[in-house]
Amino acid sequence: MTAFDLIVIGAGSGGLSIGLSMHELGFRVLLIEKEEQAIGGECLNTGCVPSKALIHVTRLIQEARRAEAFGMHASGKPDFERVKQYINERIEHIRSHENADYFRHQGMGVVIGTAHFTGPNSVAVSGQVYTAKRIVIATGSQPIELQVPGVEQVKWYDNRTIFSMPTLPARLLVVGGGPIAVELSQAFHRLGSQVTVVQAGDGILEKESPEVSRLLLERLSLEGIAFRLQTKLINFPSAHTATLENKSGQQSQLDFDAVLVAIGRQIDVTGLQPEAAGIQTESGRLKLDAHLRTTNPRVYAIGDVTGQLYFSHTPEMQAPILINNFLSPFKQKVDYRNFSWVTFTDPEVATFGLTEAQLQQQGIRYEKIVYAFTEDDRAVVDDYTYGKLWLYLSPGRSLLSKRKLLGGSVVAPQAGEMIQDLIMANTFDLGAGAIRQKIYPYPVASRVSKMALLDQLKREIPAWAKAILRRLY
Ligand SMILES: Cc1cc2nc3c(=O)[nH]c(=O)nc-3n(C[C@H](O)[C@H](O)[C@H](O)COP(=O)(O)OP(=O)(O)OC[C@H]3O[C@@H](n4cnc5c(N)ncnc54)[C@H](O)[C@@H]3O)c2cc1C
Ligand SMILES: NC(=O)c1ccc[n+]([C@@H]2O[C@H](COP(=O)([O-])OP(=O)(O)OC[C@H]3O[C@@H](n4cnc5c(N)ncnc54)[C@H](O)[C@@H]3O)[C@@H](O)[C@H]2O)c1
Repeated sequence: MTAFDLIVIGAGSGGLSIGLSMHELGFRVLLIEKEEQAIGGECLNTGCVPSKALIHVTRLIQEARRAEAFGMHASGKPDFERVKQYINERIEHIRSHENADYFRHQGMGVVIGTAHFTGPNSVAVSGQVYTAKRIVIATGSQPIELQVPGVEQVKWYDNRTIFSMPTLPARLLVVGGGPIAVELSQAFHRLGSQVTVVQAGDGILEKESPEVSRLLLERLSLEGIAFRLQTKLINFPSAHTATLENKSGQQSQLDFDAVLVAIGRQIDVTGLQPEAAGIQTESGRLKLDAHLRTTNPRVYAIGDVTGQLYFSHTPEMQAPILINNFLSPFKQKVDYRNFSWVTFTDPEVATFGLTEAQLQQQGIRYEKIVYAFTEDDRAVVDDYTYGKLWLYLSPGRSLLSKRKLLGGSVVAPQAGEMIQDLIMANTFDLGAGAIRQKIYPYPVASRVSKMALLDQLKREIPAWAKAILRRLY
């Protein structure tokens, strides 16, 4: 069969989200993926899954070290081969239901090979042309390569190669300060590498509010990871030395055994020959409208290739919008206002809704609550009283009314789980009252959101209201 209802190019998180959903709705879907082993894309093979499996192992290692304070003594060093084996087993476990045969069994078309456009509704793979009523581009993004003099003599890794690194480096130089850099820096530090992070920006995790990223920086520094902020890597004078330059132009040398490059992502769709389908591009990126449609009305995009938010769950919100736009005359636009993400360091950093910078840029009035976990019972017993919650509320007379939760962040060991109620309230406009009135079993960690709101409420009750209450009583 060569004619389909939908062709999806790329079988990563984006391609699978839209491809599987359309297949389940009864449409004839063809999934095209470059290589059989690449099904599942970056997330399964070289991104979320291996990094989170590594983080799981290194958390266990760290917990074992912390247990020494209570008389337990863990001996030996982490076995890097066993760690990599664990990572691969986890990938293979998920691959058992994310592979070509599995999808073919479900009734989907799967073709392995590199696709390119041949016409407005056709693509070719290895000389065979396939047509469809609509085509979705889900070809992802690639790591930006470090281009400095001397890099050719250096053994450097990025997320595509780091999880199969042959030996654990004694000294790891990490270039970049985004989520990949911080998650992997901590993991390698916990495995036993001496890690130095060289970050061009003012702080780490630049998408976060500065206070949020500062708290994480403080925790990671306390653990022993070295940070060089506002610092550029100028060149590699030898295979094991880097020249760094700080903001004031001072240069220094840093010795290392291996380099991890995590300086962001790039998109280049020129290999798809989009011009053959009348799809316009700008600097290798697709020109998309707010409906995720290219300049060819039959061709759409999803996932990293849209250049929006590089997360595995981004397509989970984009896919239903595409399906609506395929089927309904009432077209939906993408709207990332209620988006959320988690950086899986220890402590985790979880953020939802609009950041403080976005609120200010968009001229949205807000009230800020900062709640330190100093007296939170769960934080006390589990020893994370350094944790913090930031909340941005729409201004209003009282928390009893439906004041909106516009956004916020949590830094704590289980921040990603703790923030789920806040995401729900933000997504469905439930208002702060929903969190304040919910009964949280004592002492779940997420109870802290309610405590922060109650604390704010206490501060907001005016003296005159208290006087009236006393009289009524
Ligand atoms: C180290 C790391 C950790 C991460 N951790 C997280 C996390 O914890 N949580 C999270 O939400 N996100 C995480 N991400 C981001 C997440 O992995 C990506 O946002 C997501 O995988 C993007 O999915 P995608 O389908 O858009 O692209 P990809 O996964 O890159 O898939 C694109 C697919 O298209 C194929 N392809 C490309 N061109 C063609 C062609 N011409 N023909 C056929 N096939 C083609 C590719 O082979 C690839 O398989 C992480 C990323 C990295 C690098
Ligand atoms: N937990 C998660 O959800 C998770 C984890 C990992 C990655 N991701 C996704 O993957 C994307 C890519 O991550 P990333 O960390 O590569 O990129 P990023 O774009 O988020 O961060 C790159 C950082 O590198 C710095 N940088 C750029 N060039 C530099 C240079 N030459 N020298 C020093 N520093 C330099 C930038 O200032 C920036 O802070 C993220 O945006 C994120 O969406 C998500």
